[in-house]
Formats: sequence, structure tokens, C-alpha cells
Amino acid sequence: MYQWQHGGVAYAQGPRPVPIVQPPYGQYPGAYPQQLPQQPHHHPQPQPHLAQQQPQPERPPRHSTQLREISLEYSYEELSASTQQWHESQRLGSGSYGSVFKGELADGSEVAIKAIDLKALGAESSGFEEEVQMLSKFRHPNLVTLLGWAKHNYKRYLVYELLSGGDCFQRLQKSKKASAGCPFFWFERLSVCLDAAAGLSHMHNSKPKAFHRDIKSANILLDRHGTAKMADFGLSCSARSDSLHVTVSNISGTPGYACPLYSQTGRVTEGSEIYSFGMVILELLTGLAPATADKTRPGGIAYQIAEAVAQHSPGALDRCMAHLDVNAEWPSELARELAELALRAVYAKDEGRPRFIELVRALRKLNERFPKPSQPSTFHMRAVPQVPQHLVSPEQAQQPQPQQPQQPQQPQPQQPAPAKPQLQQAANPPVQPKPAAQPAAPAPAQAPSPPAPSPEAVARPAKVPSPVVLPALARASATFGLEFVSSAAFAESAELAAELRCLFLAPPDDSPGNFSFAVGRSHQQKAFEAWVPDIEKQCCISRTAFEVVCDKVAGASLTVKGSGLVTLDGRPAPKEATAALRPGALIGFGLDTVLTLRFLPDPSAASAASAASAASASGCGSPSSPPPKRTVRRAEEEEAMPELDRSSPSRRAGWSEDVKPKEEKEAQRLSPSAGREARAHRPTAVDGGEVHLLTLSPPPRKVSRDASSSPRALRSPMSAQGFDDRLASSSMFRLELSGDGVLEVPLSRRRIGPMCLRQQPDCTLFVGRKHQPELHKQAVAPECLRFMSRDHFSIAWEVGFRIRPLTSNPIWRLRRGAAIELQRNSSEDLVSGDRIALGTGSDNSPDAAVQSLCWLFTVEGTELQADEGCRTPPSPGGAGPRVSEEWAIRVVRSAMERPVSPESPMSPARERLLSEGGPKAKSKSRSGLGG
Ligand SMILES: Nc1ncnc2c1ncn2[C@@H]1O[C@H](COP(=O)(O)OP(=O)(O)OP(=O)(O)O)[C@@H](O)[C@H]1O
Repeated sequence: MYQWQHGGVAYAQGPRPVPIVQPPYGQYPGAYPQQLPQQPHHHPQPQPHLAQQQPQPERPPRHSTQLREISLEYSYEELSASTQQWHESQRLGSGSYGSVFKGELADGSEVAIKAIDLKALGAESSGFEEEVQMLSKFRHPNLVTLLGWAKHNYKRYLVYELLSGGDCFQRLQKSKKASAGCPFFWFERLSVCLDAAAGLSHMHNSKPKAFHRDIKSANILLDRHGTAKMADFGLSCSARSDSLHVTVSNISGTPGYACPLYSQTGRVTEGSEIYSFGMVILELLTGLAPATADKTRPGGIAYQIAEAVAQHSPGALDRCMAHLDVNAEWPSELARELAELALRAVYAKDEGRPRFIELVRALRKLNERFPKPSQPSTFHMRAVPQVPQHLVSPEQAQQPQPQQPQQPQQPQPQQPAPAKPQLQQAANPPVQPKPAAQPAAPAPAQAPSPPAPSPEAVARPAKVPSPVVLPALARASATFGLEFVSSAAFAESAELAAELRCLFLAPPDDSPGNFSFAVGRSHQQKAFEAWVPDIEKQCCISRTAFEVVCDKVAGASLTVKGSGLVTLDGRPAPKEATAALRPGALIGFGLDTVLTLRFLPDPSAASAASAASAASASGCGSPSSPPPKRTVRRAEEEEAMPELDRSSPSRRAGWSEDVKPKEEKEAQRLSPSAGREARAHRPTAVDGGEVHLLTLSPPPRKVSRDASSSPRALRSPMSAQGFDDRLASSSMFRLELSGDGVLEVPLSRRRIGPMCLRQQPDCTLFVGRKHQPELHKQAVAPECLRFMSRDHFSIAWEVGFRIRPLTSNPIWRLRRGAAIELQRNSSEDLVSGDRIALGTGSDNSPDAAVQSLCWLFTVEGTELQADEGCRTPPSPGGAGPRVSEEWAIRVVRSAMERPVSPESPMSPARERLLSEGGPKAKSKSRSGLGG
């Protein structure tokens, strides 16, 4: 076992993924033998440490003249001076060749210098010449630029442009640690895929064809703007003339990424490179490592992707979707398409894999279709000085301070600690994480002066202050607070430890007027984990769920950032929508409201209440004292909150007089009853009659009357005009689950909505076990639940409602008795009264499926008017579409007895019968009844 360092970051104990050496390993996946070499070495022979024990015969360096002709030769002295004599502080990282140092050349340009020891590696296997030759041949924005080289005795140096964003592998690792404050979002990962594919495509489409041979995330470097470039060409080689492959004798690469066919035969093809690239895409999608140290077997290697995704077995796509890296916040549709592409790339047979040019085109299209969100996430906003972010959870202050995201590789000069509010320091000095111990550095000839801050660093905005903790005494100085109200695990705050009852948020002393706080699982990780211990339920809360912007003039507002549903006073707030935050506003998370917090502009009140309730909970309260408000009179307090705030000017600390009327108006609009309602129906916060969108951008769109998708074209059972009008005016719909597989629970527990999508073009409702875990658990019989996908389908508004299946399980849409099977990833229109029948494994026909499990889609205000005598009987689980079998058979028979011409529109009641009638109705409908 050994500690593996990569780019200055120490990773799991155990062997680093090692290059492949002959003889080729057996069958993939998971077939690499346990006796993999333990020492990282890039080139098969000789191994570095062995070479040191048995020195190679001295040979003069070769090919200098030839290299001089193709690339610039630097003097050793210049490189040495640029790196402060190879000072440890300049080391960017180490690979199998040696180390890479950051240097500043005499002209001020920053470079990365790779030092290669030929004595240790051998001239033939160092890859030095290959790299110079290959990189000198190519000039491409997505291939690292080699500026030149140098030699000194048995040392060789490669001088590259400096890519200060670090490598992708490191970036992924850091994104997993919430404390590192370095998220790696889906749009960044997608852009990395496109960039890297473009660089590789350039190599493969050149003449002669060039092969990288070591494609992996660690060899994709990022510049400071996030552009990805392929690096490390030590193993690269070119084909002869027009040949499409090269057969090599030294089969090298990295396990987990290397194509199994290549590792068996030594035959390098574009397909083998595509395979490695496909593994990189899977790695970026899932955050899993293609190969990593196996913690359970000393010296063993775990193939996480092969184990989790089993890319060569049926169902790989669903498994990949189930293992998506939540840190990336992948949009489901994009992730699915990207996963499909990746799985094609790692297809077992070379011929079935796409070529790089295809990959580039497909990735470019995805980049266009899924552009980077217009409003930068909090992570990016942190680079803007006026938007500091403070996390004031006591636990998180114990964690290491976040690093600057754009400069993960660069050794930073010691920065003065950010100023903290004096009161906080006095009362409870925050724990400062100790600086990581530097590895012992060879003593430099002269004590080096600390590296001067780069021009880039000087130009960079002031470092954002780190999260601080507000100790108990300082809480009164906090500007805002988020108070715990209830969660799926805790009915009230008194059940929680006192310090978890309210998050206090405060700007630093030196902050300008406005500031913002990001709220979500990555920012207040410990608090969210404590509030919602169930991991499945935590998935409903985005890592960056929303951002609170505190503007001293305009007041506080909330902007939804994540894809997890956020409700404000029981009303769904679409992504990127901004709403004013009234004092006491209730903020809910997830469709099933797994958590409710209350926004407090002046947390001192909450502090007092928390203290009182803590005292009560711990039995310290005076026996004669009145019961603490928080535990006993929560409902009254919620209602009184806006009133209290209006009546008490002191509670308006930091709020401009100018905004009072607006704020009061807002408080009135979001009436106390809204909060009450949200709490009363905790399992479905969007439940309730009056749900509408908050302040929206862009403004509501007019409904298009496009003939193909207009409600009229869909042959609505309502009078055409009436339907259109209603649809145009209604933006609400609901989904109700029914069928034999549904447990007898009240309607509110098997219903999603009413909710609104229409005014937000990119707002999508996702349905599946992952998205409504509570509803599925409560409403679906366990035997059905077993077969249900985590991602079932999505509903979005695009002129009309559209449904898009996301699962490989069969799904049917039933309309007026006619069933169509929906194809995964292709969308179909959805109109009020449609049923979405879910195949649950055994029920692989629409007839059986609708009987066992289906969603009824209803647009508010367009409910079908059933004929007299044919009304749906009350469902055993409450009002709703569920019908008893006996009733269904009866009404289906009566419906069948009435002749209906296919041309003439059916009566709504008949449609309803057929769509609810079960197997017999369906078989009849296909034989002509349903048209
Ligand atoms: N041009 C560059 N700019 C900035 N950092 C770089 C540059 N080239 C390499 N590095 C960093 O230096 C470190 C070592 O890189 P190197 O290519 O030697 O090893 P590796 O690719 O990580 O491992 P191996 O060579 O064993 O596959 C990596 O962390 C990489 O991110």
C-alpha cells in the first residue's frame, strides 16, 4: 500500500492505476489480474527504481540536432532560474516520468516544465522524443502547446504552456469534497468532453494518423478559462502513411481506460482511443473511477465503472443514469444522451464504436442544446468581490477552507487570513485548518524568496472571505437566518440539537452593501444531512438549491439554482426564478417537502426561541416558565411572523425604508394561510388549489396555436374553443397515481401537483422514484416499486405539454382507449385526461399496465365531464381515478354496446370509460373502438 499523490493531492491509499505492461491482460471487464505491477511507471521497461539500482550504460543524448530543428531549445540555466532552482513550492505535480514545475521565464511568461530523468527511465522509454516530435507537429487549441525543450546531463525538460486549471481527474476528486468548494458542474464537464474530443479528432484526422495511447482524465488539462487540452504525449505514436492502425510491442496505457482489444493485441486504432475516451465520459458522468485502489484488497484494483455500469451488459444505460454524479447536477436528458454516446464508444467491438469526428459533432450539438446556464452558479459568482458567500454552520467552520476554484494547481503565496467580524473572533475564534505539511524539499542553493504573485493573481479579484461561524453570543449580529421548521425526519425543531435549529448568515465586516449566500447540500452539508438523514430524500435537495441575495436597498430575494424543487410559502419556484423573501417565509425542498426552513431577517428572535426550546428540551427551563414558543406555538408564530415584522421596526435590520411597502405588499400577497397550507399538507407542498408562479423571467409566453400541436388538433373532448381558452388560461396540471399497485392512501399522497410548467420553457417535471421518493414509498405497493425506475419520465411545456420517457421499462400513453408505447427519449404530446401506464416488469402490455399502475394527467380546469351514470366511483384510496374491477367491467360492457363511428368524436364519458376500463376495454379499443 502506498499513498498516491496526484497533482499535489493525496488520494486513496493503494496502488495508483498503473500502465499496462505485457503480457496483455485477460478479458475485460474486471479481468486485469491482481498481480498488476505496483509501481507507477509509464513505460514498460525498465522500471524506474530498478533502473536506479542497475545503472544503464552511459550513452550520449541522441537526436539533439533533429529536435533543435523542430522545436526551441531552452537553456537549463533559464529553466532553473524560472523555477527558483526547482523549488518545491513550484512543483505542480508528479507523474511517472518525474515532476512538473511551474516556471516564469525571463520574458514573464508562465510555463509548466516537465523534468525527465533519462537515467531512471532510459532514453528509449522516457517518451521525451516522442512528445517533442508529436507536439511539434500539431498546433490545436485543444492540444497542449509545447514551447520547447532543454537538456542537462541525463535530465530532459519539456516546456509547455501553463494550464493553471489543473487536470480533470483532480478536478473530479475535488468536486466530491464539499469542503473544497470546487464544484465541477455538468456544463463544465460537457465542455471538457467536447474540447478533448476536438483535440483528439485533430490528431486522428491528420495524415499520417496519430494516436495518443494514454487517454484518461488525468491527461486532460484545463486552462484558466476552463478550456480543456489533451496533454502527456509520451506514449503517442503515428501510423505509417495511410494506415489506420499501429501495432506496438510495448502495450502501455492505464488500466480501466485502455481498450481490452488493444491490451490483448497491441493494435492501436482510432476505436481503441475512442474506447478510452468513452471511459472518460463515463467517469465524468458518474464521478466513478475507471480504475482505482481497491480498499478491500491490499494492492488490488477496483474497476468502479465496470462494476457499477457493467457497460457491456444490457441495461447499462439505466445503470449509468442511476449512478450519475449528483455533484454535477446533470440535466437528466443531457446525461442520458451523453451516456448513450459513451456506451457506444466503449462498445465491445471496434467497428461498433463511433469515430472522433462523430463524437465531436454529437458533443457540439449537445453543447448547443444544453448551453451553460445564463446566470452563473454561486460557485462562479464567488469570483466576484461583491458576492461573498458565508456559511455559518458551526460544523462546517471546522472544515478546511475552500480554495480558489480556478487555480487548483498553482501553489498560492500565503494570503492573509480573511477579515472576520470582530465579535465572532472575540467570542469563538474559528478553528484554522493547519496548512498541509510540505514534503521535504531538497535544500535550494539559496533560500528562495516567496514566489511573486503572478500578474494573473494580481488581477484576480480580492479573495472571498471564508465561511465563518457565528458563536452563540454573536448571533444577534447575524443579518439573516434560516430556521429549521420541519423535515421528513423531524416534525419540529425541538427534536434537533440546539445548534441545528437555525443557520445564521452574516456578511463580513468589510463587505459592501449587498451580498449573497448559497444554500444547499454542498454549502451547509452537515446541517442538511442532519435535517434530512435519509440519503434518498437528500437527493430532493440540490447541492446549490437557491441563493439568497441580500440587497440593503431592494430587500432580500431568493433565486432557485438547483433542479430540486424549491417552494416558497407552498408555491413552487421554478429554476432561475427570483422571488422576494418576506420575513418568516417558508422555504420547502422537494415535491414531498422533505424539509421546510423559515427565512428570518433578524435571527436574534430565533436565537432566543431556540435557546428557550433548547432549555426546555434539556429540562433546564424553569418549571414555572411558560412553554417555549417554538415548540408549542409554532403555527401561531408562523402566522404572526409577518405581523411581528411589520409591527417591530427593529426586526427590519438592514432593510431600507424604501422597500417596506413592497415588502409589506409581498407579505400580504404571501398570506399566512399559504404557510399554514404548506405545512398542513407536508407530503405535497405543491398541493392545494391556488398555486402559481412567482416573479418570473422571462414573462409568460402566449400559447402558440400551431395546428399540429394545438389542443384542437388533439381532438379535445371539450368544446374546442372552451378547451383552448381554458388551456390558455390554465398553467396548472396534476398527476394522480392509480391502479392495483397503488396502496390505499389519501389522494394527496399519490398526487403530484397541481403545478405549473407552462410559463417556464426549460422547466421540466421529472417523475420517478428518485424524484418523488416519499410519494412512491407511501403510495406504491412494494412489489411494484421494485420494478419502478428511478427516472421514469419527464413532462415539459413546449407549446403544449410533452412527455418524454427516461426509462427502458415500457411506458404507454393511453388516450381515448388507444395506447401508444412511448419511446425512450422521444417526446409525445400530453393532453388532459391522458393516462401514462407504467410497465412494471410483469405487466408488459398496456392493458395490464394501466390496470396495475398508471398516472392520470389532468390540466386544471379541463377535467373531463363524465356522462351521468358513468362517474368514476370513489377510489378506495380516496377521490380519484382508481376504479374497482367490477365497476370497470360493467362500464366497459355498456360502452361497447354503443356503436361509435371512428370519425365522430366520442363522448367524454366514453373516452373516460375506455381509458379506465382495464384490459378488456383496451383490447376492444385496438379492434376499432378507440379509432
Ligand atoms: N502544462 C501543464 N500545466 C499545468 N500543469 C501541468 C501541465 N502538465 C502537467 N501538469 C500537471 O503536472 C502533474 C504531473 O503531470 P504528468 O503528465 O507528469 O503526470 P500524469 O499525467 O499525472 O501521470 P502519468 O504521466 O504517470 O500518466 C499533473 O498533476 C498535471 O496536472
